[in-house]
Amino acid sequence: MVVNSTQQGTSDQAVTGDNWTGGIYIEGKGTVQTKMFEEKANVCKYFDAQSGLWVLLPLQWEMDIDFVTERVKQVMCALPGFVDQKEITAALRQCDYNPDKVISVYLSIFGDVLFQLSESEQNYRELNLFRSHSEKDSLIEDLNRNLQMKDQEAENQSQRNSHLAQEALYLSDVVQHLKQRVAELETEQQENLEKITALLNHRRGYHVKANKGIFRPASALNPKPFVDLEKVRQMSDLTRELSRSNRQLRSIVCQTLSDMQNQAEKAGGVLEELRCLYRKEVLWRKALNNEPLDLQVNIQVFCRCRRNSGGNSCLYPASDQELLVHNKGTTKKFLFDKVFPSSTTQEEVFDGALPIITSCVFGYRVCILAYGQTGSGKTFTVSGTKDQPGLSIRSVLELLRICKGKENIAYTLKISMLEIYNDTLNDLLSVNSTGPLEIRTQGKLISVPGLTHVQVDTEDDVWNFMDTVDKNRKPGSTKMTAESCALVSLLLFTCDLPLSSSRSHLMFTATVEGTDRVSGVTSCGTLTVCDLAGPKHTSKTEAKGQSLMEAAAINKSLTSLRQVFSALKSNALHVPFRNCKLTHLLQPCLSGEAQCCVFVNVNPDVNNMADTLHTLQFGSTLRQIVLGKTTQHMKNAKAEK
Ligand SMILES: Nc1ncnc2c1ncn2[C@@H]1O[C@H](COP(=O)(O)OP(=O)(O)OP(=O)(O)O)[C@@H](O)[C@H]1O
Repeated sequence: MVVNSTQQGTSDQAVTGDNWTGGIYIEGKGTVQTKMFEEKANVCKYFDAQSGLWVLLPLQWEMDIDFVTERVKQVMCALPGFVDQKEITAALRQCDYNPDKVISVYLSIFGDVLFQLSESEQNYRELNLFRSHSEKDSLIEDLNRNLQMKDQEAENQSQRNSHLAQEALYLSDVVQHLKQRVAELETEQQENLEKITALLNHRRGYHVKANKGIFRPASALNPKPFVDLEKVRQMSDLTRELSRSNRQLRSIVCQTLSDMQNQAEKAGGVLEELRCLYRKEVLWRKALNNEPLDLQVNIQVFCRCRRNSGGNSCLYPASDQELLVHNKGTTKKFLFDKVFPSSTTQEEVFDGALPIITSCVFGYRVCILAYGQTGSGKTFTVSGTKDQPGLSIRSVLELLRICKGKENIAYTLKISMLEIYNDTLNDLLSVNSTGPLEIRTQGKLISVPGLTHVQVDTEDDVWNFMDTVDKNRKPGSTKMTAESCALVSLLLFTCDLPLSSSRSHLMFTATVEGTDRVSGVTSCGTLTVCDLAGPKHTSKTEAKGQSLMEAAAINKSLTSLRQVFSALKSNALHVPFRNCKLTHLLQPCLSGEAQCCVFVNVNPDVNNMADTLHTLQFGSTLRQIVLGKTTQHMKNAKAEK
């Protein structure tokens, strides 16, 4: 590459405006003219003769320009430990081609470590780890600060609540007192009315006697009744006044009490929200601290007991990790990484899997499988219902929240969703489906060309895509479910009917790609959640024709999956991943580098005892499988060179 400049800024000054032009030789294009433009910041472009436009110079080309290399050398001279020229070039772009600015930015991020490392010791990966750890430290600090603030808010709120409670107590005393007073006044009023009646009677009697000539005219003989009447009138007015003000007082007290009740309810809601946020922060912090770094990992197996639909239960969770099965006077014990009893909520299940789910943000590949008999709650665990969403929807919403919360890294979150029906792949997010898809294998890379990956930016996006899934899923059911529902439950909206049975496996994938805004280092993690169809007893369902084919395809793929697990357990040289589409697609999740978690779903009803024992037996042996070293999937400047 040959570079010549007609006018070039010196390395000890920042570039200003359109004061630099030059030329560069590019294979296939010949010599192209380059020029620095003053936009928001200085941008290096070259003149593309074909389009007649000034086009942004790729980073790789830019590194060969004298103007840039001089500045790169200047940065390397000042920071001997910082030798990645591509990263320095990228940083110069960010800092307006001002080497001093780059030096001060890097010193503020890494401190003296850049002076301490000699050129030979420089290790790009270490640098990244150091950076990622410092970021995490600062994130943890932020989270700690957040937690403290939330603690403080919760403290304030509870103080406010106790004040409100005291005030309510005081006001109820006042109301009590006022009620007594009203009762006294009512008695007084009654007495006064009686007095009035007596006086009126007395007066009437006096006039009657006077008319009969027994007495002389009242005015001459006894003026007292008139004086008493006046007093009575005044008292009556007073009583009326008092009862009116009592009524007003009573309504004011009632209003105040109901206001206070509303406030207390609101305060309760806020407190609940704070508690929820607090719990999320704690879990997220835990996930950060537990971030797996190149570890040998076993498959984690969680056992979830379904809510019992009425029959006798044979399952007894003995502890967090132990499940007892009572069968005809005998008891069998099964061990898992976690046992979720029937009473567990969807949120608690999600919290249990959260550390695994969040590792995809750091570039790890993670996979969750739901395995169990028909009707044991796999779809409920993975997809849930509209009111009680399951793992997949909660995961996307949580990943969205985490991605939006990181300022130094630009994240994109994409989801895809496919159905494996009769050993064919159907794209569930495609608007205009073009028929079944195929799997392509290139070395270790397994992909499905043509599969729709949609970017998710908001919560609304998530719900909209779920509607598309809803429309694309194949309808129908086996005989066991004929009366239950026409549309089999989808990613989210399972029909709330007990006998709905899946006729296909569902595979949901979230891809999280993050690019460090300064270094340009990119991480790419994936979360795969698979809702496996339950094994079908073809004799029990009396399936025929199409249903029989579907049942056979499901049973065959589940047998292949069991064979894969069995080969992994015995460390066999050959693992038969390619026996069916399901295992072929799961190969990247089960062949090392990834973390895998299997949810073993069981129905506690004694009538399902045989199936339940079979599932538990199979699930508990999966814990012994070691998948290998988990690996972060990072692309860096060095690797691209
Ligand atoms: N923990 C639970 N709480 C409440 N309802 C549940 C629970 N687990 C399962 N259900 C209900 O039981 C029924 C069957 O569950 P689900 O469809 O999830 O089973 P499944 O294992 O996916 O079955 P299949 O293999 O046939 O697809 C559904 O109506 C679901 O809503």
